[in-house]
Amino acid sequence: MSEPEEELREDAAEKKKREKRSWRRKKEKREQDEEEQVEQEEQHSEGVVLRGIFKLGKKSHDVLLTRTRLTWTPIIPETPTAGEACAVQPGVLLLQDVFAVKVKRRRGAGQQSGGAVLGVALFCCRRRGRKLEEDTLQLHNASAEHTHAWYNTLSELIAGFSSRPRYVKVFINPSSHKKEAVHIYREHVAPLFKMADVRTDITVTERKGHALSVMKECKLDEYDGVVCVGGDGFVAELCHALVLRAQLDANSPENPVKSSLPLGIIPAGSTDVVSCSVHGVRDPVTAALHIVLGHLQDVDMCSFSSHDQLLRFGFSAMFGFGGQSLARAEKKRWMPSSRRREYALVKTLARLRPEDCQLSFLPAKRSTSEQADHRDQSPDLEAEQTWVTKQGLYLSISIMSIPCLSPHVPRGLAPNTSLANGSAALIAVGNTSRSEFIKHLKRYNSSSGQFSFSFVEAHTVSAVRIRPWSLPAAWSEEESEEEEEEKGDPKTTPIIQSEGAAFPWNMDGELVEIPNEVLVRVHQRLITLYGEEVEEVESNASCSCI
Ligand SMILES: Nc1ncnc2c1ncn2[C@@H]1O[C@H](COP(=O)(O)OP(=O)(O)OP(=O)(O)O)[C@@H](O)[C@H]1O
Repeated sequence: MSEPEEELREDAAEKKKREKRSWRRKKEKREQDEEEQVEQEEQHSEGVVLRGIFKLGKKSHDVLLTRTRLTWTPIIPETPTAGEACAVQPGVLLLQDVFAVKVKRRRGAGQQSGGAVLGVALFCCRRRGRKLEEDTLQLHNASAEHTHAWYNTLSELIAGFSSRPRYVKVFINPSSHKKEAVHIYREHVAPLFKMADVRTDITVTERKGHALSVMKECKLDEYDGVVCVGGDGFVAELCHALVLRAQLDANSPENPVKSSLPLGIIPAGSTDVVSCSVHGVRDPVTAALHIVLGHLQDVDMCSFSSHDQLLRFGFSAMFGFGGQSLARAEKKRWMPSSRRREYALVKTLARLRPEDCQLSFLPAKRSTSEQADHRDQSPDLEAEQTWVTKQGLYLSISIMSIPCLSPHVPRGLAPNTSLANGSAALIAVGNTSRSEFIKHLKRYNSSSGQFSFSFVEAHTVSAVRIRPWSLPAAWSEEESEEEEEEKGDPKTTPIIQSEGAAFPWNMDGELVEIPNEVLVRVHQRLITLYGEEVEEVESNASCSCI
């Protein structure tokens, strides 16, 4: 190779290196610019929107407002002798926990409007365990201009939380449990809704099915959510109504359709398992605060059908012991509810009787992450799974798409399922002695071990079919005999005739009598409830009757 050729080649190699270095530098610069841009955006979103001096209690504080939080630090020293100001800690309040802002004024007795400005009050929620409690942060500053600037900015930021409802349809069941639903609403919920500027359209129901008929006809698009005040039966009626209405609106007779409106549940029943499962505590204030703060939780539901006829949508169904016990309780409606339930439980245990049936189920195979990609059960995926069929005597069969937490069963009747995993817990209790069955029931009160019996099966399923073999008439006849035996004083004991030949089912606390097979299908995230996923209910209540 000649010298000039070699030089040329070296030049080309050098040029290539230079180009590579320059390309690398440019790449690094570009990456640095991108990082700076992200940082700037982050700073902007967390940037200080307002800064000012307010008194919190008796001490002056430097208060900063960003788009997401309010922080305050004591100003030290406020006076040369204010050494103790150091003891005052800086504080923080997330705007996601604030549901109302008001201008505070000095007003004389009976004065309705006007008055000297005192500052801003922020109404917020504080967590105490599972409970949400109302709290207020007072920021004192006598300048009207300063206060209004803060009030306007805070109101604007809070209005930015899009999941918070502005107008809700409220249903109250005045006959729930101790007939306290109207009082609970007025006392604990209405003041919070008023404070948070949530407008309401209230229906106090007059009969069973009233809420369903209103829901079928009312103009739903006016509302941001629906609220029900009552027990589990009423909750189930409204969940069923919301899904049915969505299905009718979408003209989809075959497939269930997710309701676009979330449901808020104010517990006013005797057990309130749905409320406990999304709030972790049975407390109307916690429930109302979840609503005003717009905490949304998707929840799985089941469809219950018999011979292709939809019976209802709901969360849980119990066949055998659970159904028989509820049927006995319903016949003693005149008794106070807790006595009625204890009576029915003890009586059903005394007359413990298995059902002869065919139990088929479709195991839920997919993992939770896979399920999140497939919101509903498609027929193709289902075809890949195979039905498992068993035949035998069962004391109790329960299917639950939510954990069914309650103060009596803090970890739930179905601790092996969660709110939105697209599957249900199937718990089948085979025939055994009364004492073994009672041992199994008692384990629900403690934290675990209820499934570690040879006669108990627990499966995670996406569908269940139950076909009773014995004639339903057997159940009715036995009940008639029982009624005869129990007829004491005819003045105080109503005579209730056994009706039709059907098996009693407990569907979300409601008695449903079905003469033949029942098919249960799980539908992932079919409804949105105001609340959150919880693992355990705060409670020390225990069931005393067994
Ligand atoms: N005004 C009414 N009178 C009678 N029943 C009603 C009325 N309004 C609603 N209902 C029906 O009462 C049934 C039971 O309601 P709910 O679950 O609120 O009370 P509960 O059975 O006492 O509570 P729990 O199941 O927790 O003991 C529901 O099916 C509901 O449709």
